[in-house]
Amino acid sequence: QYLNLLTNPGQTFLQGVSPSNFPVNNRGLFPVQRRPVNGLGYLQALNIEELARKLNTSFSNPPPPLGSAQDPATQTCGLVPPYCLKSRYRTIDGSCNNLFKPALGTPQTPYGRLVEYKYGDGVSAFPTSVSGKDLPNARVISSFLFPDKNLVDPIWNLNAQQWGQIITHDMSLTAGIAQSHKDTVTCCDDNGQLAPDAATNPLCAPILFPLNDPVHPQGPQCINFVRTGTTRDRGCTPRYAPAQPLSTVTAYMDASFCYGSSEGQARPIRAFVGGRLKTILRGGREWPPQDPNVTLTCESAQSPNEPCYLAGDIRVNQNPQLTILQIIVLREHNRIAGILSAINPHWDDETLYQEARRILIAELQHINYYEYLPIFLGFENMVKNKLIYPGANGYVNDYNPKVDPSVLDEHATAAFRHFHTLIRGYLKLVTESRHLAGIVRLSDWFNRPLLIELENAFDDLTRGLTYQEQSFSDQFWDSEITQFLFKRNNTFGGDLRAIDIQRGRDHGLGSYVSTRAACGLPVPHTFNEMLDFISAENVEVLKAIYEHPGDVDLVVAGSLEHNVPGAQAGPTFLCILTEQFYRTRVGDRYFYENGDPSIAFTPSQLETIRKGSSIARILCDNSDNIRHMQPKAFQQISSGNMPVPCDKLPAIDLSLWRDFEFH
Ligand code: HEM
Ligand SMILES: [Ca+2]
Repeated sequence: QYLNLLTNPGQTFLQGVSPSNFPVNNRGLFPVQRRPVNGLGYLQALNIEELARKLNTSFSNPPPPLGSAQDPATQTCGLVPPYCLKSRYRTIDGSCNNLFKPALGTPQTPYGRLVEYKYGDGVSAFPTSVSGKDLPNARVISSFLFPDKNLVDPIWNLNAQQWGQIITHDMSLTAGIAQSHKDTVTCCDDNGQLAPDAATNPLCAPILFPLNDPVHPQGPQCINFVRTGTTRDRGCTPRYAPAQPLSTVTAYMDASFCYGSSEGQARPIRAFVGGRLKTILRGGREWPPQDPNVTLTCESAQSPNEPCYLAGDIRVNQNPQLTILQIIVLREHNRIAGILSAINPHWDDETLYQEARRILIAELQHINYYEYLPIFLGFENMVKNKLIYPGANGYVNDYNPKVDPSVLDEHATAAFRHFHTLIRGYLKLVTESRHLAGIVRLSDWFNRPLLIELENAFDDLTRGLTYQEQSFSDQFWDSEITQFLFKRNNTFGGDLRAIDIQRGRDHGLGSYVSTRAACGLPVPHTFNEMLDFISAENVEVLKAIYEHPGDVDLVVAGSLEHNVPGAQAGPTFLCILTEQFYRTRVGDRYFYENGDPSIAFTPSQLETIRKGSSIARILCDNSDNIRHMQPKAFQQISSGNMPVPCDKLPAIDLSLWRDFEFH
């Protein structure tokens, strides 16, 4: 059952389909495999020098010897062993999901691309204006175009916002960036002062506050900003090729935020009994294990004994609502493992772990595609573009190994970050009778999960998620994240919008104009031609800030577009999001609806996953003591969506996993 892809690349194994006669992607939004230079991501080479010779090039830095101490799984240039075991279960790092290109979607490989890299020097420098001058300051753009105005969504609740972050953390994480606790590189210190080597350290691109900053006129000089690790830093890019930013988690929707993206992350959080993930019991409730390095991971903790969790994703402690959802998912795994173990007492720990993991991933994929994504991408848009098959009976066999499941940089660094706009700065705590029990300020609780273990806070915050409105999807951003991000004990903090803009430049994202072109949308040649999607008022500001229409950042203008009716983003971001979630589904051999007999659920198991998976039920089953929940738990409570007793909500029938062959 071993497949040697290196010596026998044309070997067929997917029911008579060979690489040359794969069905072509006929969806039409984009031809598949559009990403340009793809690093070494999926070249199955054993030897990097031999590869260099083949490519007739040299490498900017000598690569670390494969298998050496400097070459833990983190520095493999996307090279993976050439053998793939065709397993019923996903690997932890996503390798061998694609049997032809086993490294696709694995950690430490580049983000995908729709548009060519745009670097100032063609290789890695920050992009400049068409005129050669610097682009406008990211903080200035944030202040002018993304102010705070608390307009709330009339339908969707904060749980919809928060679940988006869970999906994000499943799909990508910029290499070398902490994204929650303090970065290891200081380009701008805790007091907002530039580090002495900020100008010379190639990893530094601090965001400067202008002298007349509206909020901090005499305050800090800068916000720390460390550049993302790239193929170039790792010696994996030919000398004159553009640096490709790397992502460090599996791109697949495989709950890697819960299980980890490498064996090194997965093992310490497994219990190795009963298929369970490790938990600590406190106050009769299950919590994730303690992170051994509290002072680094939870820098806001006041003592090393405060809760600070270890999970599959390093961002787990970043904000209380995120941590709650991580814990809900972790408990769901253990709940499933417990039931499987009761009905199949002969299954060993490994089988229980893998089977529970497989069911949990299916459940999350179902919730993501049928409950969450239609809110943001639009139900009809998703049906039209074959992202979902509502009412499908039986398998949906649209897996296509030619579709690249990598997360597009345009998605992770621009389009999906637009949903930072949904964040609310104050979080409600709500009782079982849906009365307000309290309110907490977000910036007081970054990286400090202590809050959720206090009294009833876990349940009260969870009800708050489903009770409170999310912010409207627009250009207004909450000042908790534009003035006080990770403020710690300071009076000021970072600006997430400015960071998003800076990150887009750091990654050399194509411009707004080029991305519209790639999406097949009308290409604006002047500022006024942007009026088709952006209001006159905003176009005036763009004109005032940018020198040239071709300079306009995708991150910025994409977020200014009017929402497409039925969706929560404008046409350019919607194009990117649609393309991404098409790839994430069709490029995943293990997608839960796939009928490939070596991995498929039985028809009745698939049916119960479809009928019994819901965000409402998961919250009910894994909170401490929540007894009622509205059936549509991404929607606010309304006359058509009143809370019902938890046991009235549909559930997955796990008895269908009883192993009859053995009995
Ligand atoms: C309170 C909630 C949130 C906070 C504090 C937060 C904060 C952050 C921070 C600090 C980063 C890294 C910035 C950088 O250095 O480049 C980030 C990245 C990102 N965020 Fe959020 N975020 C939140 C919620 C969300 C939500 C709701 C979504 C989407 C629905 C989202 C989508 C993303 C994406 C796609 C990235 C890039 C991931 C990557 O590839 O590394 N975030 N966020
Ligand atoms: Ca993943």
